[in-house]
Amino acid sequence: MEQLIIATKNKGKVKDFRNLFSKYDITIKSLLDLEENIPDIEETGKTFEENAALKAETIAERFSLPVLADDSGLEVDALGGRPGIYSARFAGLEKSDQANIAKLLEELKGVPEEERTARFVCVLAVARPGQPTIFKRGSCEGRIANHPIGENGFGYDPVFYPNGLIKTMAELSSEEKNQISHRKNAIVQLEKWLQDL
Ligand SMILES: O=c1nc[nH]c2c1ncn2[C@H]1C[C@H](O)[C@@H](COP(=O)(O)OP(=O)(O)OP(=O)(O)O)O1
Ligand SMILES: [Mg+2]
Repeated sequence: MEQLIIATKNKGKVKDFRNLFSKYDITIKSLLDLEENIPDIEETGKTFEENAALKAETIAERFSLPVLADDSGLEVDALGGRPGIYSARFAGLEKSDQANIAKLLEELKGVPEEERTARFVCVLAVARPGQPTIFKRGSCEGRIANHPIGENGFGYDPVFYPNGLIKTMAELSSEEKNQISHRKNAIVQLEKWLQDL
């Protein structure tokens, strides 16, 4: 059984990854499982790829092990693609899901349903000491709700209706979310690499 470090401190992502990785013979460890306290890695990049690489490469160098990082966010068409890479910091640096959702709904006030199209984007970076970093991108298309519904998931899940569903992402079980999510659509592209790990 191989071990892979996931360079994240986001509990919601860790839950998704544990579920998504359960079919592979790989044990995963997040930064929350490590003994030492890893300082936050500043996301100074201008793209999901740059930020995912920053997180994966910083931790891979530190532990001399293969590391997976996830940089993800929500692109809303009526907002010209915002909040995008700034999704976690949309309402400020203290990173509150509730405040981010409130700001999003406020900015979309009065925007009709057919113009509330959006997508979740996930870029995965795999960094290995001495080897080039691999990138895979997945997305999930949908619409922004008028108010939050559902208790599951994290982040913007309560205000995101995946296309074709009448439930928000936060009304889905983790199994259901992980069949259609941006994270799942990125991870399937790593399948060949994961078998060789
Ligand atoms: O499946 C998802 N369901 C709902 N919301 C999501 C999802 N995936 C990303 N998101 C939102 C949350 C956060 O506002 C931003 C990610 O920001 P991002 O910097 O990649 O993650 P983070 O700072 O929470 O954790 P970390 O950098 O330690 O991995 O997009
Ligand atoms: Mg982050």
